[in-house]
Amino acid sequence: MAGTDTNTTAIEWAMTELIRNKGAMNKLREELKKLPLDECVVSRLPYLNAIVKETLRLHPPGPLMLPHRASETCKVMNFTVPKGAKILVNVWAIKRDPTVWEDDPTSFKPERFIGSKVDFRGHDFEFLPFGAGRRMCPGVPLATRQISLILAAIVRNFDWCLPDGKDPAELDMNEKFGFTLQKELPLLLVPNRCSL
Ligand code: HEM
Repeated sequence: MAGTDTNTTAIEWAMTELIRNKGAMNKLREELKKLPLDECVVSRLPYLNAIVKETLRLHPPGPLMLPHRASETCKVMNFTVPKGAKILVNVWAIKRDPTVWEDDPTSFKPERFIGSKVDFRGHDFEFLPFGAGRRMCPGVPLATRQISLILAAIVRNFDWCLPDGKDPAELDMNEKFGFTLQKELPLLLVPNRCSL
């Protein structure tokens, strides 16, 4: 899977959600104001981290993780998984499951991660953007730092808007299913230098 498509997809979805959610964008800009931006600082910013998590929840770049193979026959709930079966875990569906994510699971609400212990380190099975166990993504530290730092830099240094005064509510949110879950129509934004 590795780190180019996955990171850029996450940043594109994060910006898409922020353009549609002005409140979240403003809150993030408040948090970023007057701070020197480096990788140590960004890893300690609660709202930025919540935005990264919420983006990876709603738009996991690896929606089915990577294929695994059952090394032994086993039972999962009422299903028998035979030895040798190829297993795809639909983390996209798990992360939108209303029995797990009770507060409006299809909406972008970074606040759900504020004060929450749910993390992407592979221990919270309702939230597995990087998988879990022995074959979990080894790129987590790099990916999370890169996404946070790039997102913080572009939000802090520019005001972003849609071209031709387009209404953010009309933004196309369709996903293009593939190895990574990209936006079907690439996000096109206009930057204006800002004075934060
Ligand atoms: C947002 C960014 C990323 C996401 C969402 C992501 C997600 C994933 C997922 C879901 C898997 C499969 C885990 C499993 O099936 O159990 C995986 C595997 C992997 N990822 Fe990432 N990844 C990201 C960034 C990166 C980066 C930056 C690197 C390297 C610099 C990387 C390197 C790898 C490698 C080598 C594997 C295969 C591990 C194995 O099979 O043992 N990933 N990633």
